[in-house]
Amino acid sequence: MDKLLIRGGRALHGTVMISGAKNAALPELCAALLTEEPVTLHNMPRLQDVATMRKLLDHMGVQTQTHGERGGMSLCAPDTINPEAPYELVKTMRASVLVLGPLLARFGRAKVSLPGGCAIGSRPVDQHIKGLCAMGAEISVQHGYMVAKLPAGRTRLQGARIATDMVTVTGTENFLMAAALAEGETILENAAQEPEIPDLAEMLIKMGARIEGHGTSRIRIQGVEALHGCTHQVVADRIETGTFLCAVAAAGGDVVLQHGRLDHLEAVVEKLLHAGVTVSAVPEGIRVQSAGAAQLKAQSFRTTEYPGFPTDMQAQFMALNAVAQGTSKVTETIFENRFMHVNELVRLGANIQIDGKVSLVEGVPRLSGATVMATDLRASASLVIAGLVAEGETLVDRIYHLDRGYDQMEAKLRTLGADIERLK
Ligand SMILES: CC(=O)N[C@H]1[C@@H](OP(=O)(O)OP(=O)(O)OC[C@H]2O[C@@H](n3ccc(=O)[nH]c3=O)[C@H](O)[C@@H]2O)O[C@H](CO)[C@@H](O)[C@@H]1O
Ligand SMILES: C=C(OP(=O)(O)O)C(=O)O
Repeated sequence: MDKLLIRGGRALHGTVMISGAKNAALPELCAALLTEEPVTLHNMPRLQDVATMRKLLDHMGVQTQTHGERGGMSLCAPDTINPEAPYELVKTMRASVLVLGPLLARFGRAKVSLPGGCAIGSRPVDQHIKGLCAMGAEISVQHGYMVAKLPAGRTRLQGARIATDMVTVTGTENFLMAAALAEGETILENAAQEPEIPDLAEMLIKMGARIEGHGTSRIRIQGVEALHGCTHQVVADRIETGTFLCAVAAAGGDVVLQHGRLDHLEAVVEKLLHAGVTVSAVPEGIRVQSAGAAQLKAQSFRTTEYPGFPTDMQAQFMALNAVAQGTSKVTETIFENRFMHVNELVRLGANIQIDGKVSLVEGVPRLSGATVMATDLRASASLVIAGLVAEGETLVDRIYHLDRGYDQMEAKLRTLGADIERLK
């Protein structure tokens, strides 16, 4: 199992390229199921999750092809698709549930394994099922699978008004894709507003979908009979951007994040500015300058849906707080078990106490390197940030979690001057 060995204490300098967003690339790969015409995506990040999604689509009979250095992928989903997502592939990646909406919309049937629990929370998909049933689908759970079909005599989903009990990102994406090919109008109330949603909507519009209001909490979709192929560029990854911002803030240095989008990270940037980090827009993207964590003030924050502070940035910002001046309160409101990095940070010398949804972080002047275990994707990133500032050697084990969602993180950090290597 691969591990990362980090020798901490080096500031970061230079330029790093931000990759395409995992959470936009995954639904956009699934959107290719909506048409028999070829779809070409650019700026596809090199991630394990993208490879898993490709494997799943290949398994169904989608023809996929990569091309070029810059992350190009073409997909073609013929009418002969086998609309089935097996447990073996779904269990390693929850985003596989994103095939459900497009399969039902185009083929009128789907059999998709229930994803099951996840380290960060139970993450049910009841809202996905409820919304698609409101559009006329019949979905039953059999032997661990969601078995979905249209009622006899129907060939298309029906437009509906869907108001989810909570804001759900992949739920909104499933409904968007399903509604694009449904008969009549669908209105999504309480829709997610994360930048990956408008990016998917823009792609669907290029395919001929009629969508309004994406990027707001109310999205209106007029279904069309067929969609066509398109070419689309995956939006830059705001969470990778935020992770590098926190890494530079903590380790100190001066870095330009090429293609980084400040407008997608306002809640995180506001906290960094209050902490004392300099973050500015430059023609290439974002420039971040920091004197290092010891000069920064810890910041309290609470995770909420976009445009609030993203849960996917909680662990990385906590690593920064762990070595900044003062006490901070970090409240996680989205997932019930997303503090698993805390005990590992404590092994590095952090002073953090968990009380339910809240972690109290007392900044310490230094961390000391140790062997730590990555427990999930963003927890891994938080341990890497901690390793960059810790004295001595930090060994981060189980980095297959990191590889799920970061495009060559250690290579990018090395170009910025970090002493980090992958041990096989
Ligand atoms: C591939 C992808 O885009 N993943 C992101 C997506 O995950 P994902 O789309 O799975 O997260 P959701 O927005 O759906 O989850 C938000 C909350 O709603 C709950 N819920 C959700 C759906 C449902 O049917 N029932 C239910 O109870 C979840 O358990 C969670 O507590 O949004 C999360 C929240 O920003 C991010 O952390 C993930 O990185
Ligand atoms: C939780 C995440 O991803 P996923 O929904 O794919 O598990 C994440 O990107 O931090």
